[in-house]
Amino acid sequence: MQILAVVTVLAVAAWALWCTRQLRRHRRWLDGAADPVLLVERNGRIRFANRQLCQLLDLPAAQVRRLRLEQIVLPDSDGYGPVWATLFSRHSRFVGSLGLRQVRYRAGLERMVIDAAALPEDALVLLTLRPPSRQNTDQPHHYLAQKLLQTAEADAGIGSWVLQMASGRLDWSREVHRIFGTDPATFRATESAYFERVHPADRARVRAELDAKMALQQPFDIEYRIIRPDGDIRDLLERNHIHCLPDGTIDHLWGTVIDMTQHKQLQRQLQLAQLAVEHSSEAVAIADGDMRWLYVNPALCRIAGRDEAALLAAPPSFLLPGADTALRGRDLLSLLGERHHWQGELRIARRGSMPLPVLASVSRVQDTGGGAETVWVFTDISRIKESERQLQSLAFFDGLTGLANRTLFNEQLERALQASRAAGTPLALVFADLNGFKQVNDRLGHQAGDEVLCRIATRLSRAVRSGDLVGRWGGDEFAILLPACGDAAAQAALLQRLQQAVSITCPQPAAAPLAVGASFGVACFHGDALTATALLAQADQAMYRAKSQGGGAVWLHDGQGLQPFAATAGSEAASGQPAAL
Ligand SMILES: Nc1nc2c(ncn2[C@@H]2O[C@H](COP(=O)(O)OP(=O)(O)OP(=O)(O)O)[C@@H](O)[C@H]2O)c(=O)[nH]1
Repeated sequence: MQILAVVTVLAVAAWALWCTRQLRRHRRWLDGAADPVLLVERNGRIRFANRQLCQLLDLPAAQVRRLRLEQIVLPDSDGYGPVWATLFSRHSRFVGSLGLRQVRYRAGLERMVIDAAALPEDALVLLTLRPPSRQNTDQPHHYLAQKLLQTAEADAGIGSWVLQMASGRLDWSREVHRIFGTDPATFRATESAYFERVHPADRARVRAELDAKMALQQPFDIEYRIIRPDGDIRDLLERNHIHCLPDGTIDHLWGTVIDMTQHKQLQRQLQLAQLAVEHSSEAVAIADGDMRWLYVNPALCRIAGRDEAALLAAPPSFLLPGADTALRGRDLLSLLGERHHWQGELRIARRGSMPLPVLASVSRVQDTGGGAETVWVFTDISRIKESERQLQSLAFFDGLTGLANRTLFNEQLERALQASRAAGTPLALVFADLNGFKQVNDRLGHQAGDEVLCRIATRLSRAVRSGDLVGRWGGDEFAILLPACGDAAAQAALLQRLQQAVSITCPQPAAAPLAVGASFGVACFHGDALTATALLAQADQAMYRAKSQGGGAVWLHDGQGLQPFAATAGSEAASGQPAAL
């Protein structure tokens, strides 16, 4: 028995010695720590307080050791109880943060973050108290940090908050109060007060989202609206972080909140603007400073007959010069370097069809990054162009034969006379009046007469050289302008070709074919003072003289008088001396 008692005493002494050594080892290390540290037995008895903790409490180490943990870390009004014993005994190996706790120290009470680590071999718990976050003039660096945080929050428009799950206590930063429109001096933030401010239409969703996402214990974002006391509705984005105790229960939520109202309004405006551009019937494109396409809308894809990707990769050369501008897309860039806007006609090259005429409006804009972009709006003017073409055709061309009408012919004659005068080259004007045409109408009908007029028009156009002009003067009369009429042989050959062109026959049932020919009158301009009107009158006189001679005669007015033209010598009813132009 005695031996047993001695062995037991020795064992206890050895264990006590081992513990003391361990403690001494810890003590040296813990005194060197920057933060206040406690070594606590699992029943809450304090075994060791480091130098920083003694300074914080302003008590000698021996006196601190006589305290119990709950005398330093208080059960506070939020309902934290002295749960240490329970917590420590349940989790023999936990390491983690116990969150914010009320700590009594020499100047009063302070909330501090407490980290805990169980030391299983000693059955001790190591508690580290991290500095308070509230303004404390005794600790100027904390005060400064707090000030800095407030300034940063105000500058960024981001508020921060902490929600204690057990008590429902909610701490809002000044910026959160500003966002919610509440007065920090009078408004006491609680979970329920917060929910009262959430827009009723969003409340149930926010509650459900919070519950669902908190269960995942991952940071999460949530968007909702609030109604401020002045009735103003704001859009908020809230970022949530979850802090769990070592046993897995959620201790507190903390996070940030930002007023997104302005951002959302801007976003909505942008969406509307985008919708307008996307659904616009006008083709819209944006190019960078190097004329690379950054954006093309569906209308442009449609009219260009290419998809978006192909258009974005397309070189600016798919913009061709328009009818009234020699500029290509790229040329416009240098033009826009001098001014901010340009408007004019271009054509858009299209795959598999003719280029599309467009009215292009280009504006140079400065983006927020300092880069210069060009915004292009293209309006399809193909219908306008077609109408213009038709109007022009009606105004200048004969509707039946497609030849130049009298207006265009006169215009061209004036130009040709000017050129001829300037170059000192002769010019000839020929009038042709059909013979035997009336009987085509009378015998075969008006439509057959039309066909004859068209056939002769085509044949005359083929008979002349490029640069010559055939016009329909009216009824069955044609006018031919020969700006460079060449030598006598060339003139004779040309007149012969004209005679052949007008000589056609029209078969008729049970009767001999009807023959159509023409009488020709020719006038010549030799760079003299002769006007277009005078030249026309001379050709007319010559033509009437030829007509009066009958058959297919060709008469010339040489400026002095009338005489038969040389090429007709020996042909139909020529009389008098043949002459050249
Ligand atoms: N089918 C058709 N006939 C036309 C058109 N314009 C004029 N005419 C007809 O052309 C004929 C011209 O008459 P004329 O000059 O006497 O015809 P012609 O038979 O060649 O007689 P001469 O000139 O006297 O040799 C008239 O019958 C007009 O009605 C037209 O656009 N189409």
